[in-house]
Amino acid sequence: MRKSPGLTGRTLLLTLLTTAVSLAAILLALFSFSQYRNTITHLSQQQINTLLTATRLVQQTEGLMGSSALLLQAENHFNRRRAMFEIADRKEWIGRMVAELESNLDGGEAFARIYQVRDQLIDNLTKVDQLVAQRINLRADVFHGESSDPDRLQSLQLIEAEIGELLRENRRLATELSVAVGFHVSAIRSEIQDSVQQVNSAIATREGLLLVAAVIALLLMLTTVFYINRSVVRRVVALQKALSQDRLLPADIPVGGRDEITWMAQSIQRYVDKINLHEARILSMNRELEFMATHDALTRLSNRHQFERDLERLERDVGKHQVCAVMVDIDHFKQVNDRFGHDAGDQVIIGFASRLQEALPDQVLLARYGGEEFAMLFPDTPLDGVVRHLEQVRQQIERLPFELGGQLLTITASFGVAACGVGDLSGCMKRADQALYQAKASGRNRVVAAMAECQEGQA
Ligand SMILES: Nc1nc2c(ncn2[C@@H]2O[C@H](COP(=O)(O)OP(=O)(O)OP(=O)(O)O)[C@@H](O)[C@H]2O)c(=O)[nH]1
Repeated sequence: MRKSPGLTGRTLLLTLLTTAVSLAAILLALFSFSQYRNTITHLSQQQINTLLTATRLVQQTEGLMGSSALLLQAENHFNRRRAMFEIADRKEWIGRMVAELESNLDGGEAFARIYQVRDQLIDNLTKVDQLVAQRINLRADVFHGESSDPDRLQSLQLIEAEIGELLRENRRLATELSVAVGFHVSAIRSEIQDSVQQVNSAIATREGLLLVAAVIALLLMLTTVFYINRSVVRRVVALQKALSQDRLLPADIPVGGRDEITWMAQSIQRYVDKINLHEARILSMNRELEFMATHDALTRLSNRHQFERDLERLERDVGKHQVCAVMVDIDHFKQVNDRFGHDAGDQVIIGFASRLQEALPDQVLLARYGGEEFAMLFPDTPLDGVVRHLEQVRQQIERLPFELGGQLLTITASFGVAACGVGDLSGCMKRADQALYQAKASGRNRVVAAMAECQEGQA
């Protein structure tokens, strides 16, 4: 037979399941937190840095345009060179930021265009620088009196026009650069939005999973509580109620299922069965002992001890009811033993007791007083009535012989009777015994009533 997992096994399984689901939920929560943290770190460190770089690139481009204005306004070579230093510095910064932006982003063709625009811008500014240098020189010539030269004036106008053209192109290029960078900035923004959306949807999924895990863990815990209540608490209470009964039978003990409590209940059932069996044996032995202590083993009549107890009990009633004591003895019983043997003598004693019992009314107390001697107490019967009744008994015994070993044996018995006074049952018994003695002495096989209160009867 397959061994049942029992209460311990089932409770352990439920606890393990609850722990596993709770652990899974905790791990899922930790994993989600870690993923969320990584995403936030990624956003904050890389993409936000990229955004900053892009913003600074746009600022540098605008600064470059400012430096171009300085270059344009330079009236001497010193200011021109200073503006060019600034432009070179901004060029350097723009180069670095574009490179940084490119390393952070998947540049592609858009970055090639950014590089082109940047180089074009710088080339244009270099050309502007050369044109500004020519303009400064030409203006210096004009200042030194050569202003009337129409060629120089025309050259100045051409240079101004060319510078204007280059600056217009540079503004266009700067706008293009800003737009290209703005394109990347919006790409980064949408990437950030995508990442946030992904994280949000992942978190929403995880939240759902965590909720499911929490519900399962809760259900498992409720199941455990319900299971313990149904399978342990209720059954233990039922068992305790059954055990608190006064008279307990094995069938009263609730047994059901296949677990530790069932095994315990079955053990208690067996134990109760044994106790009940032992109790029944003890009661039977007690009854037997009580019977043996109060009855004669041969005739099964009350013995002398029991008769004396009955005397004590009746002592209280004497006075209210008339009581007569009788002593009976089989005549010449020794001859029966001698002639037929002791066992045959026993049979005669048994038969004699049986005849006495049958011949007496139920309320008469009859006892084997010792040997072949018997005692009686007649309640509620006057002395003359007792004498009459005993006379009939005596005659019946005499009339009906016993069969011993194929031979018929007639036996007779002598009776002594005494009427009892208040509180004098033991004295009354003595007087009955004396009357018996008189019956024996006067020839046996007769009923003699005690002299003081009884009349004598004779067979
Ligand atoms: N078989 C048997 N004999 C018993 C039992 N109890 C006593 N006796 C015998 O009964 C006889 C009684 O004898 P006695 O007291 O001399 O009196 P008796 O022979 O009956 O003569 P009377 O009483 O004088 O008529 C004795 O021999 C006892 O051994 C018994 O339980 N069984």
